[in-house]
Amino acid sequence: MNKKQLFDQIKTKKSFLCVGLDPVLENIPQHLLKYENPVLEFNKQIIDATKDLCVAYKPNTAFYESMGLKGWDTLIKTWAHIPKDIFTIADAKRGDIGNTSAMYADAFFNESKSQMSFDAITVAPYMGKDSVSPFLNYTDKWVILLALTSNAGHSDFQLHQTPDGKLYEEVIRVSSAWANSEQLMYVVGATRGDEFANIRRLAPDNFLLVPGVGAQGGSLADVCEFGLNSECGLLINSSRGIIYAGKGEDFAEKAREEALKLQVEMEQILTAAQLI
Ligand SMILES: O=C(O)c1cc(=O)[nH]c(=O)n1[C@@H]1O[C@H](COP(=O)(O)O)[C@@H](O)[C@H]1O
Repeated sequence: MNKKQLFDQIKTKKSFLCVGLDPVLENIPQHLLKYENPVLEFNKQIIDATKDLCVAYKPNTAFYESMGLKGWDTLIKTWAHIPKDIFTIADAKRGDIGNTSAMYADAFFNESKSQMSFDAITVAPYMGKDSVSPFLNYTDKWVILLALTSNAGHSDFQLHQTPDGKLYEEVIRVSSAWANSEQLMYVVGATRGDEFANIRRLAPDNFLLVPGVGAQGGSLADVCEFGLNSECGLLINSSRGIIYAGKGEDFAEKAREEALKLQVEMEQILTAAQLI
């Protein structure tokens, strides 16, 4: 999916919500345990209940890798269940020497090899350009580079002052020469609402993937105040806040209610910004 198609989806659905699919078997409602694959059934029902309210799904691969062979199978089948007009993000946070990154890129982008073809993958920038290029070589796919993350530990390295500014600012400045805003997005945590004006100065046209609303306490309004651009430019992720909104047989309805609350708020924001 290209940038225009993504913005078209945002306008059609009046939403820039990304639902995070981070299932944990222990948190799955009891009544699903009778299924052969309860996690897959959980994901399918969450997707079916929210697909008209969101423009993206983001399975974090850790939640699948931790289940071994069955987890990988669940990830493949979850990806296959997501409607094709919805943007898919493999949240894998990969990045390694070039020939290894090329294998990671195949793992998430090359359906004929891996049975999955996500639209985007999250990538760690630490190893530099040659570790990111193999993902960018899939020219119809997106790299979402970690810039300023939502966790407390972001201050350990990302805020370090370099002669040219903070380290995360360097990440954005340098990487923006590797690909344009048609192929490169950045992760910026919702918990850093105060940094969005600065980030938009460095990356005016790039989409930002913003996790950290919901369970981590970030504010949608704060992010949008400085984060919105003329093509919306934001994908706001919520995982636990949506998928675990209910614990009973009505868990999918409860998930829908939470997604709807965010969608309604997003519609108001898009309307006020005259983007729809
Ligand atoms: O890349 C990410 O998606 C990510 C980056 C970041 O800075 N913070 C962050 O929470 N995430 C991911 O976003 C999701 C947030 O989940 P919730 O806190 O449950 O909404 C998890 O899958 C995290 O791994």
